[in-house]
Amino acid sequence: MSHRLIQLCLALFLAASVLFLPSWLVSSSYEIQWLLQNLPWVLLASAWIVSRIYRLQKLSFMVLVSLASYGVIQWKLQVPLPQGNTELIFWGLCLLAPLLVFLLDVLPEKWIATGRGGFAYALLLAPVALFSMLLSSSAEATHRWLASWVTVLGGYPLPWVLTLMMACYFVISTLIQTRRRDKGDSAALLCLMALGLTCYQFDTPGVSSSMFTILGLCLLVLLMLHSYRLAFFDLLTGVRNRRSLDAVMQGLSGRYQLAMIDIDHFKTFNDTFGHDVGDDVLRLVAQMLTRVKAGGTVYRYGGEEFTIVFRSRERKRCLAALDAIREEIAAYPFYVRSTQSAGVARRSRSQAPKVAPQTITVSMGLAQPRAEDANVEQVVKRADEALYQAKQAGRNCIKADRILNRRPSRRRVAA
Ligand SMILES: Nc1nc2c(ncn2[C@@H]2O[C@H](COP(=O)(O)OP(=O)(O)OP(=O)(O)O)[C@@H](O)[C@H]2O)c(=O)[nH]1
Repeated sequence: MSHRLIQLCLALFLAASVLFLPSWLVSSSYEIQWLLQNLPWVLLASAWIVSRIYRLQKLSFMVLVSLASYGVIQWKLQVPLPQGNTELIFWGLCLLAPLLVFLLDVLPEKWIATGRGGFAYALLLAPVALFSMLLSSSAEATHRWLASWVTVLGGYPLPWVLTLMMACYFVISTLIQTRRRDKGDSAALLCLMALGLTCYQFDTPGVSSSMFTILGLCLLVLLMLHSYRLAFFDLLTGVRNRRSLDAVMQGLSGRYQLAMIDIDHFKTFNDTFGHDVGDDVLRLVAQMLTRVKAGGTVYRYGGEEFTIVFRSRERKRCLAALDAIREEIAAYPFYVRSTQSAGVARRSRSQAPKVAPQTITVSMGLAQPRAEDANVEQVVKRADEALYQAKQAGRNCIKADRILNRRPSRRRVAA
């Protein structure tokens, strides 16, 4: 199941739970009500601690906004809205909390991560402090000004204000992320949904405990997905890593083919254009390899070497799939900006003139298990030997190990 699909399921689960969880909560026993009222603290605090451990600054601040919002709802908004400042606080929460989540979402992570998060604290605390100052101000004029805002906002039905606001946030953050070529994360969407649904259904008893409990659970699931990616995927190329390959190899038996792939003269790329260009080449090759047919799965074996595992015994099909991808890589014109060349002064990439397109080629070695193989490592060794032959044969080609039709004799095995 892809990560995007899991994130979509979490968003749908959060949205759907507003329909059944609050009513179930109200009709359940006192103990369950007490548990669900306190669960958001535990879940959101856990999400905050884990996001700090992983240094996910944006997420940790979004969790803080959610925690603070839940605190405001529990401590300040458990009385009828027309009483005292309650309506003002309610509108402050409805407008400020989603705005803060939106700002955290669209600002670059490094702005938030630098200065030990001082910027983010200022960003979060300034509007909240200003709003609290205005609320606690004894000046008659301030109160009248705030009250006039409530009258203006109260004149519009809350669902419309919230829907409009959320739609604006969603469109702007999607546009910004598309411009930055950043896939974004669903944490902001989940926080916005939980805050929006809570404000939207505010007069439904139990809505805040239900929404913030589900939000805490969803954020913890997102963090688990993140740790899974860290453990099993290569950060540079985005394909599965060696740990993932080792785990798969333990379960491999019988019908499979294993290919080792190595980029030709990769050191020359690094030496001529610099390490950054080398990294770009690795990313490009990895992404092109993922298009391999015949059901192959790509892993970064290490350095500039990749492995593809085919769960198939049909050698011809695997060879054809590998050859197609080898040709595709060789035909792809790789443009290097001159600023990326070693020793050239740094300019912005867009301003830099292009140098002639470079050709990248790969060599491949394919092997399949034999009856006498004691373990998968022997198949890897033969694929490596075949790869070595491909290098010897002038690179940019595929070599495969010999297929032995002979089965080991029972007598020899018994001996
Ligand atoms: N940019 C970059 N370079 C890496 C990375 N990992 C390994 N390398 C470099 O990959 C190069 C591997 O070079 P060699 O093993 O000599 O092989 P080659 O130049 O590809 O030559 P042939 O394999 O014989 O065609 C070394 O220069 C390593 O520093 C990485 O993650 N990024």
